[in-house]
Amino acid sequence: MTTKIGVLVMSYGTPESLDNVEAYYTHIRRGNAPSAEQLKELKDRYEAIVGGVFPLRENTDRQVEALEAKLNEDKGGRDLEFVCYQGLKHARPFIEDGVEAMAKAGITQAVGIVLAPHYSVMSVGTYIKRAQAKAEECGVNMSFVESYHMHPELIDVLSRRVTAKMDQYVEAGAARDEIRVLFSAHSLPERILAMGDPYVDQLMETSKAIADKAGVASWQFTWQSAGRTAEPWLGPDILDTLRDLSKEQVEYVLSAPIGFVSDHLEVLYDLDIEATAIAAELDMRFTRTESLNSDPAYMSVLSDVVLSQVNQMKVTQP
Ligand SMILES: CC1=C(CCC(=O)O)c2cc3nc(cc4[nH]c(cc5[nH]c(cc1n2)c(C)c5CCC(=O)O)c(CCC(=O)O)c4C)C(CCC(=O)O)=C3C
Ligand SMILES: [Fe+2]
Repeated sequence: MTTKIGVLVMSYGTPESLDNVEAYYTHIRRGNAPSAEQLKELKDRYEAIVGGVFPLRENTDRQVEALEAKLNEDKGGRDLEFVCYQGLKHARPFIEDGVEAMAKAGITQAVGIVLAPHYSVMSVGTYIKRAQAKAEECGVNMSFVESYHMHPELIDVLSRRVTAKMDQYVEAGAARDEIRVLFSAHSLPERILAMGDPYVDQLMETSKAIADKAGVASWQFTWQSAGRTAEPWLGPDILDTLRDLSKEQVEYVLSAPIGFVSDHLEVLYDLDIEATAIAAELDMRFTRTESLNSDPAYMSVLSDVVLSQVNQMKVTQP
């Protein structure tokens, strides 16, 4: 009999509709409702990027569907069937809903993976903690992929993304070595540094590997999308970095948001609208690498790391 392996594919989650932004924001804030002003500010940002469907919802749906197909193609001759379930951090279906759905379908063995390549206790760590707790409650034996930030195929596809945009700048008249590549990721509170968190090191490793592979002469790492809270967040922020680069007379800026895998608010608003406007004010050229979304190369990375995890599990036949 074919053994079913559940795959919990976890992602941040996005509101279901504009009316749902308040509930979503309240969930992110651990049950504390935002002020009217904070809510309006977030709604305005979503309104600027949402054309009917929230892009992250569509992208996550496609990624999960494509990964399931890829896993069943890559499993080889083994008598396994992979069934993917979505588990979202701040929206329905929540992480716990995904685990419960697997258990209800009779699945007892599962792998969890987050649609974010870099590990932090404050990001991937909390996804895993919630999934693990629910899995124990439901009697599902689960193991997790923690990070895949140096997977060779990931470095490859991201390097190709960087090269493609550098080529466009060169065609537009830039000298290749004067293009400044800005790798970025979601900022986190500075206190992760004192916790020995691997997030920063992993991001630097990915950035360096891509820069080497793509032959980038001039690059730096910067943070983006810091939360609006009282505590200090990791910096420098990309908007400040752009102001500094303008003083250095840098003319061509290529943003490579390697901490994200989908088009969503942080990319479509924070980079495409906000950073783009600042760069225009500063009279600099600004563009960004395309997001991975459901690119087959990204699906191949995910499939490979999930299959490696399965190989380490003791898969019991029913
Ligand atoms: C590390 C990290 C990632 C990357 C890894 C991963 O993907 O997990 C990420 C991704 C995302 N963050 C997102 C949205 C938001 N994040 C917020 C707030 C926060 N993010 C945090 C961290 C991260 N966030 C943190 C520590 C906070 C403070 C509150 C808290 O301690 O939890 C807020 C509140 C308002 C604001 O501060 O802007 C929003 C709306 C969306 C969805 C976009 C869409 O819907 O299109 C995505 C993919
Ligand atoms: Fe966030």
